[in-house]
Amino acid sequence: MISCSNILVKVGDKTLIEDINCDIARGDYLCIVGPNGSGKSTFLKTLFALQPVSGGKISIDGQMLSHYSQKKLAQLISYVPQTGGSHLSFNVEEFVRMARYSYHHIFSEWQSQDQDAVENALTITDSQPFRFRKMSTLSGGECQRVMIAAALAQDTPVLMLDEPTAFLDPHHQVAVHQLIRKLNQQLHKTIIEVTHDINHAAQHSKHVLALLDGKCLWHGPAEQFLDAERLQQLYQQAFVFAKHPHHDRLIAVADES
Ligand SMILES: Nc1ncnc2c1ncn2[C@@H]1O[C@H](COP(=O)(O)OP(=O)(O)OP(=O)(O)O)[C@@H](O)[C@H]1O
Repeated sequence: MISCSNILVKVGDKTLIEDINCDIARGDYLCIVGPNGSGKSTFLKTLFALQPVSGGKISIDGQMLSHYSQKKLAQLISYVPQTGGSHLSFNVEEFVRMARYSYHHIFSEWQSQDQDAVENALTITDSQPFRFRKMSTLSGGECQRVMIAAALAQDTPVLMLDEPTAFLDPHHQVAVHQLIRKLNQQLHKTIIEVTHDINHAAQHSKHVLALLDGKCLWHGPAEQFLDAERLQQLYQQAFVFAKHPHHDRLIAVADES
């Protein structure tokens, strides 16, 4: 569905992304991992043209990304940024309603399916209790849930999330992970998620793309990702491994000894 070849991103003299080749199939759940500053967010943003590329090709469904209108892209891809929203003076409901803009033109009326999408998104992300609060008054975790709600209300086949659980407590982390899995497994949405949670990536995604210094260190099936040498090379950090008590897959813990 999404195909990237030889992606290069330069800002001035600095190369942020180099020579990334990656195909993402419809219905895939890809986690992008790697150390701080390795280019994960930059690469994610190239996939929907928020970050211009200096070289290489990105196509979606066989059509060059540069040929998509902004509105068409908004019907195809929703994006949950790492941070943001907390400076906005809109209230939560107003913000989530805006996610429906790509289904409207200047004279079109708000439809019942628009309201249903907004209500569903607020409910599913546990954001109903603060729907009338200003975005600027929300906590980091509440704001993150509203950003996810807006992406859900946008109702696109592809969902791109940049560390969607970074500010969430354990209960809401699990809830968001379960929601993402449901969107992928039951609604067949294509998920691309940047995460530092390597166990979540290994256990719950389908493929992992590991970036190091703006390049692809490894891209493969999620169940093969957790490997001592690979993690050492990726994070300059030793890990210890154990089997998850509920299933056979490995979990990795950074070795602090
Ligand atoms: N516009 C820019 N100008 C110069 N450097 C930039 C620019 N945008 C990003 N960078 C740098 O590019 C590198 C990659 O940034 P990016 O945000 O993609 O990393 P990341 O892997 O998502 O990091 P983190 O895990 O810390 O969120 C970083 O060193 C960052 O400082």
